[in-house]
Amino acid sequence: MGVIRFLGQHKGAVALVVVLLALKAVCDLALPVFTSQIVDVGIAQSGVEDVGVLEGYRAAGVDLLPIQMAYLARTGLAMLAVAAAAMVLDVAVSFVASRTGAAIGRDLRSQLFGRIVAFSDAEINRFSAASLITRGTNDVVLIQNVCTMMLRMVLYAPILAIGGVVMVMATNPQLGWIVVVAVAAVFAVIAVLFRLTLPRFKIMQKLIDRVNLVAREMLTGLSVVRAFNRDGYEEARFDDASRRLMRTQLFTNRAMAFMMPSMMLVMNLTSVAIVWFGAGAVGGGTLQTGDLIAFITYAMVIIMGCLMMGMISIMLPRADVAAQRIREVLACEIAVRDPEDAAAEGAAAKGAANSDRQAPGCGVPSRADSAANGTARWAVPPSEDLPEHVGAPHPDAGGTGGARIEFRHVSFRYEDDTADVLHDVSFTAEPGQVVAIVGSTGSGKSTVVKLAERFYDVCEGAVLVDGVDVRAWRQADLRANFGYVPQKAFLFSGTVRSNIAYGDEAAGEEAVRAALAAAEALSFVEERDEGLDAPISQGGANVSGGQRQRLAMARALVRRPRAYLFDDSFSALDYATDARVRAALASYAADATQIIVAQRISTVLSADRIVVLDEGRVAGVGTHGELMAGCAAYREIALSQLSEEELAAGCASATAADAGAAAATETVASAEMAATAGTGSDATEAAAAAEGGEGGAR
Ligand SMILES: Nc1ncnc2c1ncn2[C@@H]1O[C@H](COP(=O)(O)OP(=O)(O)OP(=O)(O)O)[C@@H](O)[C@H]1O
Repeated sequence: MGVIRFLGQHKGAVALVVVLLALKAVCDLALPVFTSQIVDVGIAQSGVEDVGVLEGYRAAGVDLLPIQMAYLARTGLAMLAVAAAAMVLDVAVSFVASRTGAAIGRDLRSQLFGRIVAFSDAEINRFSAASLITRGTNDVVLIQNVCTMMLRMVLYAPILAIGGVVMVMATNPQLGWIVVVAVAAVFAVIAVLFRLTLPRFKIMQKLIDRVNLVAREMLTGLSVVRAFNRDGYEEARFDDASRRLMRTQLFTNRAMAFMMPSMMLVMNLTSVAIVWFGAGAVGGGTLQTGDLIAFITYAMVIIMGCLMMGMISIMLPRADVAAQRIREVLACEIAVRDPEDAAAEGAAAKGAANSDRQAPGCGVPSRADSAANGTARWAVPPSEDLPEHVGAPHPDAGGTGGARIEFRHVSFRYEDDTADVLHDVSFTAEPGQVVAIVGSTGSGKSTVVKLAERFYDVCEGAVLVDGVDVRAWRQADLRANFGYVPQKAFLFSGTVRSNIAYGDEAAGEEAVRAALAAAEALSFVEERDEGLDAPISQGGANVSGGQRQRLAMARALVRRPRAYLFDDSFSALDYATDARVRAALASYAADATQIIVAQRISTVLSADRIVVLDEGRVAGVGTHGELMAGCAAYREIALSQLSEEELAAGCASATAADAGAAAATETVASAEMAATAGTGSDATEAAAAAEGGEGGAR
């Protein structure tokens, strides 16, 4: 049983609970003995009369009342002490059980979170975010509660039941058959309930998943729901999911509601039977009244023990479904993994984040090896030799230049897809180059960027960074080289500062401002009263799409990585801002490699190299001029956006773009510096001038 395995990880607590419960059982089973003595000796005085001692006392002129009262007081106090001890033990058991249950919940949550964080996009898609949330919350709470109950009840029930049977046999074995019949009736009721409710309990978790999924989808797309007046439809969809859950819960709750009355009936019938058959024994002098009362109590104890076991046996399968769902996540094979020896070579990979300009022995991947097999190993450098800004070099920071990113005959298909979305894609982005990827929607541009980041593994061919197959890198070290700006910019709840520092925790105020300035985000941040401490709500919902995109860019820029991956990041910007940001990048990220996925031809005109994708195949690679002359697919895209004249001008200016960009760059650089110094108006003017300088390339 999965749940029991979780308890197995807390053997100390389980052992302690067993000891405490055994002591509590002794106390609980001792109480009826006291009751019996009080009735037989203290009240009925039958024990005394039986042996004829009473006459003896009377003949001796001894008043028995004080003796009786003293006996009652002594026994009553002893009974109170035992009851108090049982209560203390009960509190202690509850405390240890709750602590253990909470610890199990905490461990499961942290294991789940650790696992989910390591998931690639493929695993997230396979489980769905809603289901992962249910598993991490609802399922964990269910297991936590069942573990607590198991500690409190499951261990206690057998101790109590066995103790009860022993006491029943010691009291009056002749009436034992009544208890046997009662226990059989209890198990019959439980078996019927088990059969009825178990299948429903099993689907309950899936129905909760469904409710979460619909609610999540509706809340995420609330504006679309409203814009298309689909409130009614969504309400009906949610209502359907919610009603199905409610129906299942009602069924199980109704079935369970039968349990207590049925048990009470069994208990009361048992009491009646014991009194009925026991009365004869009392009359016949073979059973004392107190023993009869004790017998009834022990019979109830046994039935309660069986009832507890029955309840747990109904709850356990449901918790087991939850445990199974959690195990599925924990045991899920992660498609994108670090190489086997990554732990040992972690430091090496860190060093490998620095390019081939490093001295030998500083984690430089062996070019010879990598060229030979595409999955090279690299030398292990002593970790103290690593520069502080690993994977994020910049000339100002004593960096080591851009990364070399190569796609070598890459083919790829998403899980469950029947066809490849990329076919035999090959191109190289040399250190310091700007490589643009253009193509129609769905041609595979974003997929290229995701493969470079190794969010997925290629199906054929290889993606190499610095000549090393990305599958041979430790993922963290590989990604330390990249500044990634996703297509859908996402910000975390916090402040502007916390979001930018997400890219580099060590970044100081100046670095944050410089990154914001380069991403053309400083001016609107400074317009806010709180400046860098302006609040950002979850997902960046309280800033505009363009502002969100620029903040996401600044987050990538502040890392000062060796390569930037802009996944369609410029299309959310207006033309002027687009031009200014690219001009700023020319200075800010001079040595870094840039891969820019773009929809707008104007964004890519001055790129060193443009890769044209057409239905997942490379239709051409070259500069704007070369592609206009020799790539029909590119010409088609270009002509759909710009006129022949604009393109001709663009073609001419693209060759001269370097000069223009350089001029723009200088101006933007001064804009950046001015912005950093806090002179917003200077920055704006300078940036406007920069835009003019860049204009020719558009
Ligand atoms: N997670 C996924 N699972 C399955 N198929 C996917 C997934 N993501 C993308 N695809 C498919 O892969 C193909 C390429 O998608 P991709 O996002 O790379 O295109 P794109 O060129 O970036 O498109 P766009 O310009 O519209 O952003 C598309 O046909 C898309 O339907």
